Amino acid sequence: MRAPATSANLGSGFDVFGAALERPADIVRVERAEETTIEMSGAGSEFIPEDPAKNTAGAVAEALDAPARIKIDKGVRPASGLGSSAASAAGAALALNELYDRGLSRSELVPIAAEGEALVSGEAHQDNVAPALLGGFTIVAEDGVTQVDSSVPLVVCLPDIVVSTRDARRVVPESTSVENMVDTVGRAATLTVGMHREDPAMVGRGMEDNVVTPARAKLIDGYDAVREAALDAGATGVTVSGAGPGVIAACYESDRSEIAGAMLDAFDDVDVDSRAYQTRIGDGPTVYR
Ligand SMILES: Nc1ncnc2c1ncn2[C@@H]1O[C@H](COP(=O)(O)OP(=O)(O)OP(=O)(O)O)[C@@H](O)[C@H]1O
Ligand SMILES: N[C@@H](CCO)C(=O)O
Repeated sequence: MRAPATSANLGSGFDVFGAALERPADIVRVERAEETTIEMSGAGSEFIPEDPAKNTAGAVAEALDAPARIKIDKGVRPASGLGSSAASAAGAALALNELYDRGLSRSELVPIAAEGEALVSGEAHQDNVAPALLGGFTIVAEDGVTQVDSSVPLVVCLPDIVVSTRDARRVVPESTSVENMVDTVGRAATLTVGMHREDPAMVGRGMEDNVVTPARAKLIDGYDAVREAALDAGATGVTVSGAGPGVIAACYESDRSEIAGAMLDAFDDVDVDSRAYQTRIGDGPTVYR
């Protein structure tokens, strides 16, 4: 099972919007077992507990009552803002659903995969697991999840800084002005139509946000300079990916490589190592048998 990285929020859609990324991804393998065991390898795996009670894939095995030997090769570093915890949870949910013939649809697996998010961040938010399972652009609302296929080009730059979702949720303001609310609704609507039309300019305009992103940007050394550099290189919009520290830019494909270079250089200027993924909005998990 290949389960994609995802980017939640996209600026104006805090806890609502999410997008599957074409790359990077986790590889999740499962075999039936008497009790669940987990083996981790790959990017940042040394920081991820193999105890099933502390691993998002273990929480999913428990929720599905599907004990298994689970092996996860991380393509998505933890505490990245790229839905690392969600990729393993979504991959495990789909793989275990097949292994045990549970017959649940990908949509029905979204709340089950969110049990893994509850384990690591304290809240079962679905804005990473929904796109990780369904692919494309997703809107998580009280009454369900809406999915739209899209393939807007993106650059995601991941600095060598750790920001945990739990910590980044603490800095979110508890209230805001009506002015900010009106601005956010306008941008969220623009972004949604932009995804449907696959219009990078509209998606970029909709990625701004005056409420959550400014508070979180302070946790990321060099954020303002990286954002400016990406915009100067042609990005149509830039924001914090998920809870950070990843920074995501929407763009036209022809500008992607220059934007990636500009973001890497800007982090380098403040002595922060980083890596850039030239990617796009992609599909959900791929199942290998
Ligand atoms: N299978 C797993 N994969 C990744 N992280 C895991 C896993 N199981 C438990 N964790 C823990 O979850 C935390 C990482 O999750 P967190 O939500 O902070 O980051 P993220 O998923 O990369 O970010 P975001 O949700 O903002 O996109 C780490 O503390 C890590 O040890
Ligand atoms: N919406 C969540 C996503 C992070 O997992 C947040 O920004 O806290």
